[in-house]
Amino acid sequence: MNFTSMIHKRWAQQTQVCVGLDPFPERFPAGMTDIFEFNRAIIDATASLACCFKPQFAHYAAIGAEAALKDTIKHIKANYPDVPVILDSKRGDIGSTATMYAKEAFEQYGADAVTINPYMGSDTVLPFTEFENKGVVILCRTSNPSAAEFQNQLIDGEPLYIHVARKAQTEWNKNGNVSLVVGATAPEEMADIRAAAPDLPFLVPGIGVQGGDLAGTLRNGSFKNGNGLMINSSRGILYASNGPDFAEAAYKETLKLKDAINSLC
Ligand SMILES: O=c1ccn([C@@H]2O[C@H](COP(=O)(O)O)[C@@H](O)[C@H]2O)c(=O)[nH]1
Repeated sequence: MNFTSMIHKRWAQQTQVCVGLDPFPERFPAGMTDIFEFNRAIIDATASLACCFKPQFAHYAAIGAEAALKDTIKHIKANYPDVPVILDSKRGDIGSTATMYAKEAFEQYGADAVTINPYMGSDTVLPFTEFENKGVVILCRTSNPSAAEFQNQLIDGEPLYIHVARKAQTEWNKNGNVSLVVGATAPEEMADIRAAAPDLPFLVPGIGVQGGDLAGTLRNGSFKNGNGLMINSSRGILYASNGPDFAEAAYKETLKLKDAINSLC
């Protein structure tokens, strides 16, 4: 099944929560050092509540833990095959290298989708979208404090992120496999992006630690039927407790977010 169908199937299960898998070993419970062991406990505790999982590539690569990342994705595929995996690596490069990055995500790591940075232009995006069963999640309006510095600059009277949203909805979405990253810290911008890209799923980081606006996100980002979002929380779920009850605490935090989303949409 392709990524877009998988996400729609999870939405039909009343979940729009994306569980981020960003390991900080120094925040693991005392005595735990193994990244895969930590991730497995979190995944087993939260899979029933998750619309997708999102491991962030740098958190593994920075400490030479690529094998733990591969094992994590294999564990999800073997045990929770209905829950798609978005590899958050924000790749972007000239076409020939972009193809290698796409193969890295989809063939080496077995991800269902990958995040990419489109700001080098269309020829860096299309090598990813050619993988028609895979999802391509394109940075549009990010959640970080400096996001507006370039992304909100006006071109022909419209912010740069609107140009990205429009291309993503049309030219780049010939295979129906494109989604957008729109931060929960920018609910006003999100309304304009939804108008420019009415059919695209949004991956929404920025809830929790980054102080994003959940109600504004749901009001401005949802499809008319109340779906349309993959609302990410990483640290808020993973480190809800650093005691032996960390997995149970992650379950409770995920359920709390899922219920909060469902009560607002
Ligand atoms: O605009 C963006 C794009 C990606 N991210 C990533 O999402 C998570 C957020 O983690 P929290 O702990 O829930 O704040 C992290 O992996 C970022 O790299 C983002 O925050 N904003």
